[in-house]
Amino acid sequence: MQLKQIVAVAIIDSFESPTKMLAARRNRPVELAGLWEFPGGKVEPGESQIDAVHRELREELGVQLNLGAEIIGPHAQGWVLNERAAMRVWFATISEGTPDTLDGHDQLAWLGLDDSLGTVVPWIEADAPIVTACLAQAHAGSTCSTA
Ligand SMILES: Nc1nc2c([nH]c(=O)n2[C@H]2C[C@H](O)[C@@H](COP(=O)(O)OP(=O)(O)OP(=O)(O)O)O2)c(=O)[nH]1
Repeated sequence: MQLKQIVAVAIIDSFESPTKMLAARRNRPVELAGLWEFPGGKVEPGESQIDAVHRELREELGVQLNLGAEIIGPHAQGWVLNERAAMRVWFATISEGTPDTLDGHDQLAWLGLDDSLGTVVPWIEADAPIVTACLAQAHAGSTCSTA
């Protein structure tokens, strides 16, 4: 069955030598409020996944992105979040704008790309394997798209 496609980004400070990543704290719905995530959202009907990720980040944080390598998940649709949705995640850097909590979040934080990444804030539970993969890929120096 086709899962709802979510697209999101791991925004880092640099593709060449990343040291931190921008996480966002959700302000809704009530069951996810207060938990941290990769900013992004749902792909709209007729929209490409790449267009969707740029739109979501413009709407949510007011930034434009350079997209880098994908953090490839185990499923054809990326990382399965629950029985209804799966998420694809790309590394990105900010090309324009200063991130702000415009819509969907009440706090942003640049987190160190070190072993504390998964525990320094309470992530949405489904994000745990993505955070681990993100850290490993950043340390392997594979954040920049070769495509
Ligand atoms: N953006 C994002 N969503 C995540 C993550 N982890 C996770 O389980 N989710 C879930 C939460 C939501 O059920 C769904 C994403 O929906 P959303 O509410 O962010 O999408 P949206 O911005 O298009 O929402 P809306 O306009 O309908 O309010 O995926 C994550 O790291 N980032």
